[in-house]
Amino acid sequence: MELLHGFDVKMLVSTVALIGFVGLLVRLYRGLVAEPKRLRSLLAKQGITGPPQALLLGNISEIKKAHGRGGNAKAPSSEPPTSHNLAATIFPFFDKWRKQFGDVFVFGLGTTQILYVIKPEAVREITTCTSLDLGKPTYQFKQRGPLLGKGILTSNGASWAHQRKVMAPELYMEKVKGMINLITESSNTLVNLWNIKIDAGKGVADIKIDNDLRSFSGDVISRACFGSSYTKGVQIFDKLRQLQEAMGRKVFGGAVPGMRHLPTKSNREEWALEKEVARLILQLVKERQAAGHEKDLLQMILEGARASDLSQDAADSFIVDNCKNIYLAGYETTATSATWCLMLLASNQEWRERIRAEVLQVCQGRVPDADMLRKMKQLTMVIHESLRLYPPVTIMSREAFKDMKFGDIHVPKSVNVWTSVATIHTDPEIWGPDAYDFKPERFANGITGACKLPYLYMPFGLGPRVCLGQNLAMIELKVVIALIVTNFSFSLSPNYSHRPAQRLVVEPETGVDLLMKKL
Ligand code: HEM
Repeated sequence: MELLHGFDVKMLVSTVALIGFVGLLVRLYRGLVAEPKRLRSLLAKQGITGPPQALLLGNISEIKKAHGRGGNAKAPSSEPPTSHNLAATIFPFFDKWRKQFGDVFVFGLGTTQILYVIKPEAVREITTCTSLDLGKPTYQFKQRGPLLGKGILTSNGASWAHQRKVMAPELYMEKVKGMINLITESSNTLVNLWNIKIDAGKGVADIKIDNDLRSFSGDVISRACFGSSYTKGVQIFDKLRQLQEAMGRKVFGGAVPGMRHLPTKSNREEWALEKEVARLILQLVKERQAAGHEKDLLQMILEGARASDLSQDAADSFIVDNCKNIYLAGYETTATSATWCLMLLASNQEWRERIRAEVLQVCQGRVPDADMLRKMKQLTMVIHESLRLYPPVTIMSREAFKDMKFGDIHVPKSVNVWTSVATIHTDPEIWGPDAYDFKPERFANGITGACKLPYLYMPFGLGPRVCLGQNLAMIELKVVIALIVTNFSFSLSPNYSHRPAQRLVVEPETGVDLLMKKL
């Protein structure tokens, strides 16, 4: 009886395992073969084709071949940084496929079918579409779960609308104007740091600026987000940066079904960091609740969580995920934008001098305020041009949650739509034959004067999901660049190697090195 019992249990376990295994095979077949085939045939009926869907990893191998290990550029670009075709450097496969299949084509990324769209009218319809049936791709949440959670960047529908409503008022221009002092303080910390480096170098220093600008941007976002608790914020963001780096090492890895659940070394590292970040944020919230009321972004998020009738666990996730999202949305983007802008200025003496003269004339030795920043027209033109040539967010992506139609394109449910901002920002048809050149003068009459179709300038996105922090970002960039050009003379160091690389945002792969002197 004992034996028979043991035999039954064994049989049962093997049967369950077999059923599970067959179920997994069926799911894999559906996700990787049957569903892509169905979607592709629907698209093919409209004349939309693309590179073939490989059986297992879609076109990841093609993408990796072009980008080297981890999705990064392999060799320094032979183009000068001030006349550069970014899209061709970071997305050579898109250029190749575009030539082969036209302005609308389909390709596979793991289990997801992606519709690449570069046709201006369709791009406009997609980016400005207000239907909640079009939203952020769900695979992004799966891929970047530990980093993003279900915060504003990845959520959709009513949950996204609630989060946006909660956070938007704290980032309106009127609120951001009140942050100029804290931004100036963070910029001065950076200026002091570089002064020390220059003194140590006896009057000239070769500085890799990337990490210093990250510290600046992290400092600003910590103060804006966490107010008086900002030193703790810095600690939290430090851990998040580690998490981001751990995840950045496997940009396309998350597209492989099931991989993120396996207890691999890198997954375990991610899980530990994710837990630690959540613990630190919730500890800070507890201290905040004990200490009383403050007016900052964290307070808005806390009130948003309280007002939404969530369970304790859901409210905790709401708080943790949105703090992480604000950090992710606002930290790296602003730091790399400042880095690229300084790289371009270091390569262009004329514009360096023009904006230095403008800042000196407008500020007259005073600390910049909102009115002065508004008057810095040339500086604004330089920042616009820098964001055109090196937009940190290079792909705008959406998912259709039901069958949808944009112009003459029918997008079947579950297909993702991608627009390459990097390609659109330098299309000679839109910007003219000098599209790849650094020419801030094109923005002399604003964005509408700079190109044929102004809605195609979208470093901050467009439509209902447009960047919430664009006012803050523009003010940060203006203040920090104004202070740098008026405190230092600088040029590109011979150590600089021009290697734009696609990570979470487009970064200079080996950093930007500047030769700096005090003025
Ligand atoms: C130069 C710096 C920045 C750039 C280039 C940038 C760019 C973008 C882009 C392209 C999007 C996505 C738009 C879309 O998918 O349609 C976005 C979304 C967002 N950004 Fe920024 N961003 C910057 C700085 C910031 C800062 C400083 C903050 C906040 C403190 C911020 C907060 C957000 C948020 C919350 C979203 C999500 C909006 C939503 O989904 O409703 N960003 N940003």
